[in-house]
Amino acid sequence: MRPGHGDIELAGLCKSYDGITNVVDGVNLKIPDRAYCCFLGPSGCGKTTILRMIAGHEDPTAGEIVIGGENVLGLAPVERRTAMMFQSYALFPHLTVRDNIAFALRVRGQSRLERYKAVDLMMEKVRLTELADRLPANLSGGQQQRVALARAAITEPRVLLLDEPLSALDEQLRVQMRQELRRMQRELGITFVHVTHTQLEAIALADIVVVMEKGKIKQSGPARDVYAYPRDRYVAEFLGGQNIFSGKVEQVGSDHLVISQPHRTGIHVGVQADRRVGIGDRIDLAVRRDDIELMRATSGEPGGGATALPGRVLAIEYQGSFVKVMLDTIPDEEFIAYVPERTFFQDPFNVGDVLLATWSAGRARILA
Ligand SMILES: Nc1ncnc2c1ncn2[C@@H]1O[C@H](COP(=O)(O)OP(=O)(O)OP(=O)(O)O)[C@@H](O)[C@H]1O
Repeated sequence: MRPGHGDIELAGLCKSYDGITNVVDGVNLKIPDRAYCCFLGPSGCGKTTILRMIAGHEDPTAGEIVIGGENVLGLAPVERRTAMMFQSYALFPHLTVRDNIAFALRVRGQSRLERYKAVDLMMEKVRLTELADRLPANLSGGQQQRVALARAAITEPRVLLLDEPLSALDEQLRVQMRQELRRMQRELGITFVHVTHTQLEAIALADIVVVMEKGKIKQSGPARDVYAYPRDRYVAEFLGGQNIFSGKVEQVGSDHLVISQPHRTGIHVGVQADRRVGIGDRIDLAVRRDDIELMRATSGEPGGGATALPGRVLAIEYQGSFVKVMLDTIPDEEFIAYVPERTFFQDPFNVGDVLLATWSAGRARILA
C-alpha cells in the first residue's frame, strides 16, 4: 500500500441533471490526507452525487476536484486512484473470498503469484485469512462487508469512497462494523469518504463531519464542533440532542443577554463573540438536553446568571444510562432534559409534576 496524496479539495462543485436545479450547489471543502470524512444529510441532499463525482462515475456541471494536488476531472476512476464500496456489497457469488478480493488484480493482468501475495497480505489486514476459501453465501453480513472493503482496497487507492456502507446491517452489527471501518481506515492509511444519513454513525466515525442540506454544506468540522456548536437551527435539529426555540432580545449586558418568548421571560444567554445581536432582534437558541437540570418547583430558585423556567412533565422514558424527561417548558416546541440515571432515581419525577428547568447562561447558544 502506498499511502499519501489522498487529500481532496472540492472547489465550487456543482451538479445539475436537468440544467435547472443544482442537486450539488457550490460545494467547497478540503479533506486532509488520511482523514475519515463523513457526509451527513437527509435523503436527496446530494451526498451520493458528490461521492460519485469524486470517484469519477459522474461529471460535475461546474467546479474542480483536486486529489493529491492533481486536478482529476476527466480522469477515469483507476487513474484517480479512488475506489468505491457500494451499499450492496456486490460480491461475486461463485468466487471464494480470496478470488473476490483478487478480482481487480486479475483484470489488471497481474500474475497469479503476485496476486496471491497481495491478497494474503490484505486478508491479514482485514482479518479474513481463515475465511479465504469460503463463498459469500456462507459469510455473515459483517464478513461480507470486510470482503467488499478488501476488494476495493486491494487496488491501492489513495481515497476509498463508501456509500452507506452499514445500512444493510442490523443495529448491533452496525455498531460493531463502525469500529472495524475506523480500524481499517487507520490500518490502510488512506482517506475515507463515507456517506450516511445516520447522525450517530457520522459523529462516531469521522474526523470531519460535513452536514448537507439541498446540495449545500451547512457546516463542516470535527464531530464535536458540529454536535456541540451547531451553527444554525438546521444543523442543531439534524444532529439532535438540543432544545431549540426562538425568542426576542430584551436586554444586552456586557456578558449576557436576556431573552423573552411569547410564553416565557428571563431567559439568560451568555454573549457570544461570533454573534452580534441588538435589542429587539429575534434569535434562535439551542440548549443541550444534557445541560438542563430539573428541580422541584418548591426547592427555590437557582443561583445568579441561570435561567429557571417552569414546566409540567409530559412523558418519561428510561434510556438506560439516562432518563429522558419531556416537559411543556417552551410551549409549541419540544423540550427535553436528559437526567443521569442515578440522579433521576434519587428522587424520581412523575408525569404531571411541575418542575423548574434550569441552565446557566453560558450553556445556551445563539444560532445563526
Ligand atoms: N442520474 C440522475 N438523474 C437525475 N436526477 C438524479 C440522478 N441521480 C440523482 N438525482 C437527484 O439528485 C438529487 C440528489 O441525489 P443523491 O443521490 O446525491 O442524494 P443523497 O443525499 O445521496 O440521497 P440518498 O441518501 O437518498 O441516496 C436527488 O433529488 C436525486 O433524485
